[in-house]
Order: sequence, then C-alpha cells, then structure tokens
Amino acid sequence: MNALETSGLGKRYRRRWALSECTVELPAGATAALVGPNGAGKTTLLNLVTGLLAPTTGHVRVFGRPLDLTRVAFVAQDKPLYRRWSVADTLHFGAATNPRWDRGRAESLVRAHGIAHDQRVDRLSGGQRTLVALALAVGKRADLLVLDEPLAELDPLARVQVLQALRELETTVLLSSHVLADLAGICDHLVLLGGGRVRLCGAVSDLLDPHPATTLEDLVLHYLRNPEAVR
Ligand SMILES: Nc1ncnc2c1ncn2[C@@H]1O[C@H](COP(=O)(O)OP(=O)(O)OP(=O)(O)O)[C@@H](O)[C@H]1O
Repeated sequence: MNALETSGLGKRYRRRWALSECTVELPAGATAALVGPNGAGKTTLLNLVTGLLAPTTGHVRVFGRPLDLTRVAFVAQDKPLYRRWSVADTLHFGAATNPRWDRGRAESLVRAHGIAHDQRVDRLSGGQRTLVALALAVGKRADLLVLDEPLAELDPLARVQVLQALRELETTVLLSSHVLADLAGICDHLVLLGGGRVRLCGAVSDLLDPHPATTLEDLVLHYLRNPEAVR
C-alpha cells in the first residue's frame, strides 16, 4: 500500500509552472527525503499533498484515497502557530482537535528541550517554535507526517533528538531539507526535484544500485553538480 501517490501533479502561477508532471509514490512506512535546489518546487509539492494549495493539474491520493487531512500532519516551513497562545494552550488545542492525540509524545518533545509550558509562542525562539510545531504534528499520530525543512532552525543536539524521535514514530514521513547529512541517517526513500520536475524517486538502495554514488549524499550531490545526468 502506498501512503502517498501523486499523478501528473502540477501547479502553475500565471504562466510559470512551479511544479509539473509530478508523479511520486511513497510506500507506507517509508521515511522519504525531499531534496532539490532552491526553487525546485519542494514547498509547492508539500503544500499540494497537504491540501494547502489546489493543483492546476493532477491528483493526490493518501493511502489509496483522496486526501483526508485527519490522516496527515504537516509542519509548514513558516511553522504557523497562534502566537498569543502559550505552549500549554497550543498542546491543549492539539488534544482538543485530534481524537488520536498522544499527549505523552507531544509533551515529551517539548519537555526534552526545556520549553516552559507557560511561555507564550511569540516569545519563543525560532527553533523552539519549530519544536512546538513538531510536538503538535507528532501528537496527532497521523499516518503520514509531512515536514518542510523542520531541522533548519534547530541546534545540533535538537536535530539529532528530533531525527531520533522521527525514527521511533513508525509512521510514513516525507521530509524536506537541504542538510543531506541529517537525511542520510534516517531516510530510506528519496524524491529529488529539479526545475519543478521529479528527477529521481524511489528507494535509496534501488536508486544507488546502478549508480556510481554509494550514499544518498553522494547521489544528491552528483545530481546537483550535473542536473542533466539523472533525467
Ligand atoms: N505564490 C507564488 N507565486 C508565484 N511563484 C511562486 C509562488 N510560490 C512559489 N513560486 C515559485 O515556484 C517555484 C518553486 O518554489 P518552491 O517554494 O516550491 O521551491 P523550493 O524547492 O521549496 O525552494 P527552497 O529550497 O528555496 O525553499 C519557484 O520558482 C518560486 O519562485
């Protein structure tokens, strides 16, 4: 069973395609890295698969059905949270709006990083806001977790801890990042975008098999240096 399938997915802004002919399959249980140069279409794809954007062409299916947001959790790049709420209010909101809420998991992520429950969201640092947004997402116990550059503002230890927490989730994860070293330790699938199109998609082991590169990092760097090489 595929957790996520897109077929012919595309988004056009005026006359310019941000993403086109995007066909991706992600098996249930996969942890997939979404990578590509700046402007490649990663955020556009994540916004399309989570329903934040309406596609110009194509379809999204989650676990074989049209998008059902109860099965998907999304941490968007700008980590939207109610800024005047406290951390406790935010977690309470998560509990009240998600029937499968995992309070222990959400609170332990916040606690592990020393974030006070009575702290207002607009007084948190960027990295702390990211951690609260991640706590909301993992607390939802969604079947598909979609994360847009979740590690960008985290300190080195927080990065390791968040990656470890993701590894323990046993859910399907699609995660965009520019930090290949972080992705290499956790991702078994790769979606590589370039110029608004899918350049590579599949299990890392299958993609590496016919390729001179031996690691996910090498494979991605090879593409970034030679974008014509993996059409
Ligand atoms: N609202 C918009 N209106 C017009 N063009 C847009 C809009 N949003 C994105 N684009 C364009 O779509 C393309 C893909 O953008 P997107 O944000 O998906 O890239 P990205 O791969 O996430 O980039 P980055 O790694 O820099 O975050 C870019 O050329 C961008 O300029």
